[in-house]
This record gives sequence, C-alpha cells and structure tokens, in this order.
Amino acid sequence: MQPDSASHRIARVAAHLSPSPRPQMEEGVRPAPCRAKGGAPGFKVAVLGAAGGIGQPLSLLMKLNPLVSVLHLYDVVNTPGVTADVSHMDTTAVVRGFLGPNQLEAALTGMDLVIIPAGLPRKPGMTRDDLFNKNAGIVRSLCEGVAKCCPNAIVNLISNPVNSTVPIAAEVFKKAGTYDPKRLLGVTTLDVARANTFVAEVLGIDPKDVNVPVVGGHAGVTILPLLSQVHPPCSFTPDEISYLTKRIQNGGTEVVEAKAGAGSATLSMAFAAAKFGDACLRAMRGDAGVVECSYVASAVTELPFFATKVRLGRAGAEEVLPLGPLNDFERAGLEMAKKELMESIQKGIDFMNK
Ligand SMILES: NC(=O)c1ccc[n+]([C@@H]2O[C@H](COP(=O)([O-])OP(=O)(O)OC[C@H]3O[C@@H](n4cnc5c(N)ncnc54)[C@H](O)[C@@H]3O)[C@@H](O)[C@H]2O)c1
Ligand SMILES: O=C(O)C[C@H](O)C(=O)O
Repeated sequence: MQPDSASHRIARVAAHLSPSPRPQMEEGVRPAPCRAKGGAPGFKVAVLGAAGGIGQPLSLLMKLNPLVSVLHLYDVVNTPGVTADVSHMDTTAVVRGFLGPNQLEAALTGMDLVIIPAGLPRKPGMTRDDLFNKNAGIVRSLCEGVAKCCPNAIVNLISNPVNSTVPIAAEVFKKAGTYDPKRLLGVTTLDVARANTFVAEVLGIDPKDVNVPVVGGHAGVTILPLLSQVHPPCSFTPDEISYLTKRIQNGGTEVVEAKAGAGSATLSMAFAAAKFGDACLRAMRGDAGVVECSYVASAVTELPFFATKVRLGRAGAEEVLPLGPLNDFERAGLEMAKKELMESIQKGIDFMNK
C-alpha cells in the first residue's frame, strides 16, 4: 500500500475538520498538516446561539467536557471568531463553527445533544413573557432544523420564556412527526443553583452540600422552591421561608437589574447549562442515578408541562419523579404557579396553531 502522502493527510484532516461547510478561516490560512486519524469517542454537541452572552461561556465549558468529541457552534453572527478562539483550547472536542441559516442544517446533522440559548434577553422592567414575540419564532425555526437534521437528539432549551418555548418546541416536533417527550428538556438548573446558593448562605454551609428541588416553571411565581424537601434535612423560620422563596423567584430579575440594561444572567446560566448538559451526557453514556430538575412533558399535575426532578437516562427524561409531600405554604404556591403556567403553555401551543 502507498504510504499516505502529505497532501493526502492534509486533505483527510481538512475533511475531518469540516465535512460541510468548510470552517471559516482567514484568507490564506490552510488547515494544519497534522496526522489525526479521526475523532475521539464521545458525543456530538451543538450550541445554537453560541456567540451570545450565554453561548460563549457555555461553548467554553462544553469544550472542557471530556464526554464531548465534536462541538458545533451555531449563531447568526460572530461564530467565526468564537469558534477560532474556543478551538485553540487543548481539550479533546473538535470545534466547528456555523454562521447563519444557510449553515444550520450542517450544524445540526449528526448531533446527539442540542443546547439552545438563542434569543433576546430581558432588560429592566420586562417580564420573560415580554420576550415571547421575538423568541418564539427563533425557537420554532431552530427546532424545525432539529426535527429535520437530528430528530433523535436530546434538546436542552434555555431561550425564554421557557414556560412557553418548550411547548412551542413540542408542537414543532409533533408537526414534524419526530416528537418524543423524553428528548425535550427545558433548562431550569439556574433556579436550583440559586436556591442552593441562597439556602447555603442562610444555613452557613457550603452550597455544594445543598440540594433544593425547584419545581413548576421558570418565571416569577411559577418558580417554586420546595424548602420542606431541602437536602440535608433542615427547618426554616417563616421569615427565612418568605425571604428565600422571594429571592429564588426573583433571582433572574436581581441580575437583570444589576446589569442595568446590559442583559440577563449569562455566566451563572452558562455554568448551569453546562452542568445540566453534562448530566444529560452522563445519562446518555449509561450512568445510573442521574437526577436533575427540568421542565418537561409531565403527568405530575394536570398541566402538560411541569418542572420536577427527572431521572435522566440514555433516551433523555426517562422518569418524571413526583412532587413529594408539600406543606401548606408550598401547596398555595403550587396553585399560583399552575394558574400562570397554564396560560404560558397555552400561549406557546396557540403560537404554533394559529
Ligand atoms: N433558562 C434560563 O434559566 C435562562 C437563563 C438566562 C437567560 N435565558 C435566556 O437565554 C436567552 C439568551 O440569553 P443571552 O444573554 O445569551 O442573550 P444574547 O443576546 O447575549 O445572546 C443570544 C444569541 O442568540 C443569537 N441568535 C438570535 N437569533 C438567532 C437565531 N435565529 N439562531 C441562532 N442564534 C440566534 C444572537 O445572535 C445572540 O448571539 C434569552 O432568551 C434569555 O432570556 C434563560
Ligand atoms: O431573568 C431572566 O430574564 C433570565 C433568566 O431567565 C434567569 O432566570 O436569569
């Protein structure tokens, strides 16, 4: 057999780096003459909205994840720069950038996990629902791409208003005939991270030792921390319960106001999304006992979507866990959460059926 010539090796590496389309490179920059034989085993992950406030640090964190072999970064702006930057990190994942709707299909083809932080963030004075008109269409078009190019991928949806965008995504997949409720997960991990942080502050312990289930949805009163189920078991005074519940429900607004017009939570959200994405990947690998809160299709209440603890597995949300025992304060909170959630869910469904 003829030994591989240098030009063959370069062509092979170039093909490995970019089956289609070619990565964005500066004029005259050629692919490196390296001798790689192919990708490492692992999962293929796409970040849609990768050049944004969440997308950039999330891309960095996913590039650090040893379970990721291929990382596709898609946005409608600035992906060449973000991709060049992230791709120089000497970790395993091969990074490819994709820019604009013409490259969406290439970005999505073959993906195992698609993480979506695309869309507008809030400014002070806005509710998450005020983002609906802009973000509903963005989520719809990206999910149409998922249905077409990687219908078996697990989707982690971050774009707000999550209470409505998850129902929109479900409707897109139903229309395409690809809907599997297990594979569509709304990301509420930041609510849990905030709850763990604020509870740990009150208790004077390390947040890493705290686990607060946060159920319902991801906006205002729909964010329902179950302080009666905190791990490690502990009790709170009525004042502490009132303070913690308000602070957890208001965590996003606290950041929006502190950023004073420059956006909403990006760094803590990237951390939370990377944590949730890692949990999904570990479960997809076959790890047992991976449990996270997530906003999913659910029969826990009469609503079609609801966030609770979910057992993750190879196929996604394999088991939606029950609420567990609630106290009177939490039962009252649940009724308020359900009322607002129902309207947000219906708004998402109506958007897709008008
Ligand atoms: N689920 C949560 O807990 C949570 C937390 C924080 C923020 N968010 C939401 O995440 C979203 C993104 O926030 P951000 O701070 O990163 O905003 P950002 O404006 O900094 O970034 C959004 C990115 O999406 C891109 N984008 C817009 N349209 C697109 C399209 N059609 N396809 C691909 N990319 C597109 C933009 O170009 C931009 O780079 C917002 O809707 C925000 O409310 C959710
Ligand atoms: O508050 C926002 O608008 C962003 C996000 O939903 C958050 O909780 O930080």
